[in-house]
Amino acid sequence: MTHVLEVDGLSVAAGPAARRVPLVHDVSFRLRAGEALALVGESGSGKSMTALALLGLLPRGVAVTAGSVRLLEPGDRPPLDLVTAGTRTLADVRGRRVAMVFQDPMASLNPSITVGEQIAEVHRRHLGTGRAAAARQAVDLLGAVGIKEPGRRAGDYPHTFSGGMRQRAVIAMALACEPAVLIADEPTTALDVTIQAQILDLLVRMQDDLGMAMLLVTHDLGVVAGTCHRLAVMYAGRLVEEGGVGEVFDDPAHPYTAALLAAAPENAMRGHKPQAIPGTVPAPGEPPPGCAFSSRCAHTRPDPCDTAPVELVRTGARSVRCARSADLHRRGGLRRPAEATP
Ligand SMILES: Nc1ncnc2c1ncn2[C@@H]1O[C@H](COP(=O)(O)OP(=O)(O)OP(=O)(O)O)[C@@H](O)[C@H]1O
Repeated sequence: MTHVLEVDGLSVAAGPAARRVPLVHDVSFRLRAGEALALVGESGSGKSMTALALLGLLPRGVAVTAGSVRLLEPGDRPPLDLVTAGTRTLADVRGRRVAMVFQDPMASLNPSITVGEQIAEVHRRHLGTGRAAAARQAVDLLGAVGIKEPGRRAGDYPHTFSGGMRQRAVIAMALACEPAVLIADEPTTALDVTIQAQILDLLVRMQDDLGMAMLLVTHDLGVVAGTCHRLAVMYAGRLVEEGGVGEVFDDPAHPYTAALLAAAPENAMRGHKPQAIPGTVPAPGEPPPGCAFSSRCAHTRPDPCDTAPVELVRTGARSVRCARSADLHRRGGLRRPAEATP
């Protein structure tokens, strides 16, 4: 499959140069056309900072300190590095080639402009579509994302839409220019469970229909199965495991991934008690000398876990950052603890 986005050695830090606090360290991954990659991890693990860094949308005082984000362009055009791209290039790329959907749809919608006009505006700005044609496109898009009576609803203001409908409208806006990449940061977290499932179904359908690459940022492993092909797990600003969703769920190679799976509420549905992970993610700027998960890990040993930084090791399509992974695998792997003790 063709790569559309290549992220290499991406690092993000907060604060002035003299007192820089690293938030994301040396993150690399690839997004391929038609493929969905989930970026998962507990709150504070650096998922949002990674996603925002891709499009130059980091908050004030936070910046990319190393790495590249290469967006591959169609035809013979050279790839664009979104880290070094200027503001005008980024403004052109955002919404046209790479679109983003956030947790709160109201953050993306202007309350004083009708929903149809906001979607049409994306078309006009990026593709130069005429006013009437852009208005028709907006109605078509609202229909495509499941808004009933799209012709009438296009003339309504965002506050007249329910939460789920607003998120559908934001997805319509994001897909208006058929981007190559969709970044969705916790797109269903603020919605009711039944609506969450509908929005995830919509994202998967649209991703498939348009052959887009999708990066889905979530703390909820329940949304990953059935939505994404690959999974990248972040802990304390670093990738600790990456692989196909089925392979990682069946045979997690990092104790943190195994702990996340055991903590997932879906475990309750299989008759297992979800097992909370003891402790918390270490605060940024205080990295221990060895593995950052060591103090919470059921499999830790002072040597090798606490002695030196642990590298991400790639074997085939899997990557893992655990000094004991080969050893643990030899002993039968990290079966999900809840399954080991029904
Ligand atoms: N504006 C900011 N300035 C400095 N540090 C920040 C800022 N925003 C977030 N952070 C810190 O960056 C780290 C990574 O945060 P990030 O939001 O990427 O985590 P996350 O995995 O997306 O978690 P969540 O799911 O809660 O958003 C956290 O320690 C957070 O406190």
